[in-house]
Amino acid sequence: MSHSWGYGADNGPEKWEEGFPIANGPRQSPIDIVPTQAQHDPSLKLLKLKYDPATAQGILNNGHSIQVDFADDDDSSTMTGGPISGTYRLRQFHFHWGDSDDRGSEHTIAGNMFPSELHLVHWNTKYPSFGDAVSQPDGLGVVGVLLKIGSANPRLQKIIDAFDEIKSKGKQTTFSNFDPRTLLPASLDYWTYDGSLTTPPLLETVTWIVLKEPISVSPGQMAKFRSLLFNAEGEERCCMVDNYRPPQPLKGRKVRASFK
Ligand SMILES: O=C1NC(=O)[C@@H](c2ccccc2)S1
Ligand SMILES: [Zn+2]
Repeated sequence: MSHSWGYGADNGPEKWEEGFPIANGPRQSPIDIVPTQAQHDPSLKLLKLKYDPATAQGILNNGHSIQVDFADDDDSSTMTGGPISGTYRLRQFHFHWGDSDDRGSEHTIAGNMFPSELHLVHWNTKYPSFGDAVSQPDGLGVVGVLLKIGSANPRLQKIIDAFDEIKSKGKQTTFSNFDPRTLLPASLDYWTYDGSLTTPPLLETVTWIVLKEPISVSPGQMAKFRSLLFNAEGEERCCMVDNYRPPQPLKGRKVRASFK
């Protein structure tokens, strides 16, 4: 693909295989999670997320989503337990969302799409850096949290309030003293399976941990996400919406549940 990837008709998920043939690989993400087909695995550990708010650095519009970046030069913000072994460091979190409330999540639950999905991206500290880990089969651990339409979520508001400063591609601003744990639902029950990045380069290096319990977001808050732009300042205006990859074939993989 000569031009860069995106989510439009000419450069979207249906075209990514042209530049990234692994798009048709054996462990692609996202997937449709069918709860009745997920097997409870009693050997799965509790998910342990320990985040230091001081590691929050900034919030960026990267032209595909908005992401909050974290300092990952020590073990201040980590994921342990769950289906992974060892310690994974939080690198960033970001969202995927739709142009309307009936779509936008990447994972679906028994065929049901949610209006948005939060991804907390962690990398395995057995490797020297995120850049090294991203190409290793056990390199990344991403926690996926579904967002469902309901009452306004005050935990999202600090992120949403930053959107005016990062409306277009390449814009960033400081974002400090934020604990992503405040975004998570009460229960850390999860489904887990071996998958991939959901954007190019689509590397098959992600242990996925999708939480069973969604968090709420209001229609007004979703409208703020939809006011962000894919384009840089001065380029043709293109609303940042539908920045999600649809579910991919399971290809024989098993999805395990941490709960009965
Ligand atoms: O869960 C994922 N969501 C994304 O946008 C993909 C990604 C790609 C590169 C870095 C971080 C995340 S992988
Ligand atoms: Zn993502």
